[in-house]
Amino acid sequence: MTISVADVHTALQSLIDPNTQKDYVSSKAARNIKVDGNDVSLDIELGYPAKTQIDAIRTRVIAAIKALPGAGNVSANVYVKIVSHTVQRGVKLLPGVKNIIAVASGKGGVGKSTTAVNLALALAQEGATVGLLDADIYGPSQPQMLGLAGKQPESKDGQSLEPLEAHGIQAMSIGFLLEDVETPMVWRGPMVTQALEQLLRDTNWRDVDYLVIDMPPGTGDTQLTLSQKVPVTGAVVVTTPQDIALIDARKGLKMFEKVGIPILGIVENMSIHICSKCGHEEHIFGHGGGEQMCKDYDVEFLGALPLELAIREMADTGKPTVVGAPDSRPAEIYRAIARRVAVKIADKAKDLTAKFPNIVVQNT
Ligand SMILES: Nc1ncnc2c1ncn2[C@@H]1O[C@H](COP(=O)(O)OP(=O)(O)OP(=O)(O)O)[C@@H](O)[C@H]1O
Repeated sequence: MTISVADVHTALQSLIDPNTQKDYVSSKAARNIKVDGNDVSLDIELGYPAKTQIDAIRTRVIAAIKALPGAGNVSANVYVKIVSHTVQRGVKLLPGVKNIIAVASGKGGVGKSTTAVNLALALAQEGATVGLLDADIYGPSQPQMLGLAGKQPESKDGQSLEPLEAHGIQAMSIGFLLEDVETPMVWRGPMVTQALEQLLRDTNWRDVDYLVIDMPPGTGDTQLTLSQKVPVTGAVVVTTPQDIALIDARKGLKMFEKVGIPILGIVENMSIHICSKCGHEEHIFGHGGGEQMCKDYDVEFLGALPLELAIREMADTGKPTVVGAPDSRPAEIYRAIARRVAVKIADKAKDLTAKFPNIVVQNT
């Protein structure tokens, strides 16, 4: 029995990608299928970074095709290609940056910066080129979380800035440019947005697949103006389960909706407390609020992080959980969130092109 391309399609249609939840034919990931006698070769193009999963995906694809009666040698080249996606209308794109993810929160102190840095590091761990812009002008904490406190960015031409690097990601923060991060900044709104836009655009981002922006907390004028001026692909809203945080997170959702930025999903931080001594789990701040909000607003619940002493300790010492304890459960949760975010971004382009009307020119 000889094998046909249609047989290969059938085999691939029965395989669901663990991240997109789609099969490799309908998602158009399978390409270049070549059948030579009973030998098969093909490419699988993933639109999201998946370094830790490529081997497993390749093994499953090969096994599915090898199961076809009479199959000979099978080779699958699984690779990642991250492309640029659309942003709000009329906003200028950023050279050297393919996609921007804004990490925001309705109120301060919910763990937005901790989530942003771990999300950035998790995307990098999955093989993406990542940048992190600390736009939290009222409390720039990324220099400390990345172990870069006291360092200053260089400028080669006296005009633009080279991002600093830590744990394999590029980073820029207003904190690098301030003499004393302890003193609160007394800036008016327009000054803040202007400074941040400049910091964003005057940094020489180098071929970044995802630029994660740690936004200033809240939903005031500054945040709104930033959301209108920065070319954002999608936003992640961080909340804790308390009612008061959830009310503010809803305001965050509405703000992004207003300026036409899609919500990639919600992260619930400090979801449960796990006692570091006995392992007992407790819902200190309430239970199920984040998930309920996602249902009400039809947005995705990206994941929940526990309130854990180690998460704070590692962030404080410049080695956030994803790099400080890569095998821990929270690191796994951050990576799963990162993959969900990347898959949602990859899906976005397809959604848009699918909506594009077919234009047929008729010669009469
Ligand atoms: N899941 C967690 N478990 C334990 N501590 C956490 C967790 N998430 C964040 N923290 C700690 O809580 C504090 C506030 O977190 P973070 O700075 O990320 O919040 P934020 O929302 O960015 O705050 P701000 O609005 O002030 O910028 C930090 O000390 C951080 O280490």
